[in-house]
Amino acid sequence: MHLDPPVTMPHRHTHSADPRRPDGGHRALRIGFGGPVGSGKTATVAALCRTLRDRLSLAVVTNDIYTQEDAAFLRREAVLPPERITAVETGACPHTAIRDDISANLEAVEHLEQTLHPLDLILIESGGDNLTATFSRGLVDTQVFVIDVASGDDIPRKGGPGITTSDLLVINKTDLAPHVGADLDAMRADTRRQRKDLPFAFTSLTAPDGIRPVADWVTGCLDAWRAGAAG
Ligand SMILES: Nc1nc2c(ncn2[C@@H]2O[C@H](COP(=O)(O)OP(=O)(O)OP(=O)(O)O)[C@@H](O)[C@H]2O)c(=O)[nH]1
Repeated sequence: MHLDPPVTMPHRHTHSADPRRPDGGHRALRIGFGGPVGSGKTATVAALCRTLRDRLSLAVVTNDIYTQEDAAFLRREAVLPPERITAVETGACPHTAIRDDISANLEAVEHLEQTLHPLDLILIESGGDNLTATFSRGLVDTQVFVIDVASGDDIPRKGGPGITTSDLLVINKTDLAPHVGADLDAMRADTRRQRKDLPFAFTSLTAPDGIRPVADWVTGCLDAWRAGAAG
């Protein structure tokens, strides 16, 4: 597993909102996780929580259309104490709630900030959507797009904003590549072509510590965020 290009610093860490809280403290870094249905967004968020929870103060917001299944899964797996996991039922296309009308998500994030202060990191998981779904920069500071090799090795070639402009692209389920005949070299070449110098990572969450490249990227983002917030 490696980050490609081998850097952990975010390339475009856009400080969309003032990191200072009204009380003079600093708010948590907000990271969005989007991508097609079943690509591994919840598994990625769960693995990040398990890896980072001992050294960071974390919270999660999940988005489902009609249910709270992702939040229920994270609570059942006890990746964080239940009060740190909030579900938003979008009731409509997932991208609406993360891009067009972000009010329910903003309310959830702000409630977590107030009740769990101080928080280092809030992970916001979108419902599964298509390749055009991206987060509003008014909701998240940086965003990760998760695709998987089993849904077709031509997905990076197809492009779309999640593939081309996300701050980190995760290409998950590499363990399934031999079973579905996915060509990882072709995916890597297409990804490089689409993303230029933006980072991406191949992951298998079934492997021990398979989340490592994403966890390293997240902590790099947090360091940059803190340096910016301190300035
Ligand atoms: N083999 C394999 N399976 C994985 C991997 N990551 C996730 N999965 C499985 O893929 C399925 C879907 O994963 P989720 O994390 O629920 O996917 P999601 O993107 O959150 O799905 P939605 O919320 O429905 O959009 C689950 O059965 C996971 O256990 C992986 O790296 N390898």
